Amino acid sequence: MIGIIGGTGIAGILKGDKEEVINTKYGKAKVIIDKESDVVLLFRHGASHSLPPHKINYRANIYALKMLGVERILAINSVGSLKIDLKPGMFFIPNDFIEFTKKREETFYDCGKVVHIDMTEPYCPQLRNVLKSILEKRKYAYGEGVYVCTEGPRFETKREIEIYKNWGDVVGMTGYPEVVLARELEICYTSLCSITNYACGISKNILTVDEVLSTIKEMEDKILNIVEEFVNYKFGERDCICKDALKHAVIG
Ligand SMILES: CSC[C@H]1O[C@H](OP(=O)(O)O)[C@H](O)[C@@H]1O
Ligand code: HPA
Repeated sequence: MIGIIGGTGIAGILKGDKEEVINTKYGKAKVIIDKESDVVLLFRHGASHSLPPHKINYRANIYALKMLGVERILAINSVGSLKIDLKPGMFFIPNDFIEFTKKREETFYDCGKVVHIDMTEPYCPQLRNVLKSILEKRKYAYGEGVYVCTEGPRFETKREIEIYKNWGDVVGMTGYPEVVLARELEICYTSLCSITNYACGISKNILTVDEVLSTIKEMEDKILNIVEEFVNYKFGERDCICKDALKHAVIG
C-alpha cells in the first residue's frame, strides 16, 4: 500500500472519497482510503488547511499509515528556494535534511525501547530514484539536495536565510519529523517538493501565502501527473535500507 501525504494547496488537487478517522495511541489521523488503487491519502494540514506546521500530529499521521499497511510514502511539500538556480516552479527531491524545529514530538521511542535510528540516507534511495525517473521522463525541471526544516509558522528572517543557504538548498516547515518517523517504522519515504518562492532576502519581495498558493496552482497539473505515475509504478520487492532500519538501532 502507498501513502500520499499532501501539503499546502494539495487538498484541492488530490480529491478522494470521504475521510476516515484512524485512532492511534498518538492521537487521531484523518485519511482517505482508495481501496481500488491501494492508496491512502492524508492531508497534513487537514482538508481545510486548519493545522499550522508546528501543530500537526506527525506521529499520529505516520502511525496511522503504518496501521493501514502503508510501506511506501510520497510526501508532497512546498518550499522556499535558498539558491538562485533553484527557481520557483521547479521541483526538488531532498536527499538529506537539517532541522531547527523546536517543540515537535520527533520520535516514537521516547519511553520503553531506546532506539537510535541511522540517518545516513534519511530518504529511501529506491523511491528517490523512481521519483527522479518520473520527473526526467516528463522533462520536469528539478533539483536535489538538503531540505532545511524550520518550526514556523512564521517565515524565516533574512539573517536566518543568510545562514541556512550555506547549509541547505530549500527551506520548509513540514519535512521534519515526518521523514524520521517513517524510518523509525521502517516505511520507505520520499519527498516531492514544489519550489513556490525564493526564501526571505533572496526574493526581492516580501513573502506571501498568496505567492505560495498561486505557484502551487500553476504546478498542480504536473504534481497530479507525478502522483499518478508514482502510485501506478510497478514497485518490486523492497530491498532498500528502510525495511530493516530497526535491525541495528535498538539498545537493550
Ligand atoms: C503557506 S507557505 C507555508 C506552508 O507551506 C508549507 O507546507 P507544506 O510543506 O505542507 O506544503 C510550509 O511547510 C508551511 O506549512
Ligand atoms: N519558508 C518556509 N516554508 C515554506 C516557504 C518558505 O519560504 N515556502 C513554502 N514553504
